[in-house]
Amino acid sequence: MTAQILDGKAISQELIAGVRARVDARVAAGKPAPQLAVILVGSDPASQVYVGNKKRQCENAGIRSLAFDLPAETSEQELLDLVAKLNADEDVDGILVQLPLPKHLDGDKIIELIDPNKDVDGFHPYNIGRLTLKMPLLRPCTPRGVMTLLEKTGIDLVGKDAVVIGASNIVGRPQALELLLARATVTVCHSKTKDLADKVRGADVVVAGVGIPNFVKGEWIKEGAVVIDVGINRLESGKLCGDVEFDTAKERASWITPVPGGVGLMTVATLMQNTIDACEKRRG
Ligand SMILES: Nc1nc2c(c(=O)[nH]1)N[C@@H](CN(C=O)c1ccc(C(=O)N[C@@H](CCC(=O)O)C(=O)O)cc1)CN2
Ligand SMILES: [Mg+2]
Repeated sequence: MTAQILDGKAISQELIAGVRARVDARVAAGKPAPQLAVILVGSDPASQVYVGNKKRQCENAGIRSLAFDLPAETSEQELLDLVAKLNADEDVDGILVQLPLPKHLDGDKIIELIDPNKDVDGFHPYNIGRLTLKMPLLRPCTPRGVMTLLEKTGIDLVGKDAVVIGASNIVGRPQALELLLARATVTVCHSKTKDLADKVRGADVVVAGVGIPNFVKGEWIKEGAVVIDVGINRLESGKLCGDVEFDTAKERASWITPVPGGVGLMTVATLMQNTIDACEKRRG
């Protein structure tokens, strides 16, 4: 079997057009366009690319973006003060702090200060708790974007065996909760998992987010499985590649995401969805 490509570029553009229509309808009704505050601390090159993509898609979606590009030496108190100010600002609908932060800053403490109703990354313990309790409010962008991709395959996830590789707070853990909410049977694998290859061999759906190039071998993929590659690894050549051995996996999978052009673009488009969702919920 040769896999069909789950085209993150086309699907993310569809999502952004949907957000744009909602924003235009608000503005036509005399309401303000949503406003997203984007905080970047330091000059990590990958983060600069991702934040640049977020600002560009805000423009395409009609969302106003407020950029806070802060020096790497920013103190924790300065960052906490900025978040508190944005929480109190009625005109701000969404607040995101780009991760990773420089080492001297406690990301958990900063995320916990964000008003959960403005937490468009869905990282606040309140939002993760709600997802855990099957009552999601704002859902983490990458896992929600993956669920949108899975919906596009038309495959019913109920009772399917899903393997999530990686247990990070941004991807693996919330991804497992999302798949559980869709009533898949979920196995979460991590660095201490034994017999990973066998677990992947049994999976109808594989979501890989470990950050190791070509970590998941194509020969492990079950014939007809759906393969979602969340990894974005930059090789010495400057080329990007995922966590899955794409060329061999695509000969076995029914659907597969490319890197680049897959999940990364969905993360940004889903952020736009979360921002209009947050705006509509808070302001009507
Ligand atoms: N506050 C957050 N920080 C981080 C998140 C997040 O959701 N919120 N996720 C990742 C990075 N990420 C989002 O910020 C992200 C990753 C990838 C892309 C993207 O556009 N990928 C492109 C390739 C871009 C490139 O050339 O490098 C693709 O896959 O085609 C956007 C956002 C960690 N931090
Ligand atoms: Mg991608």
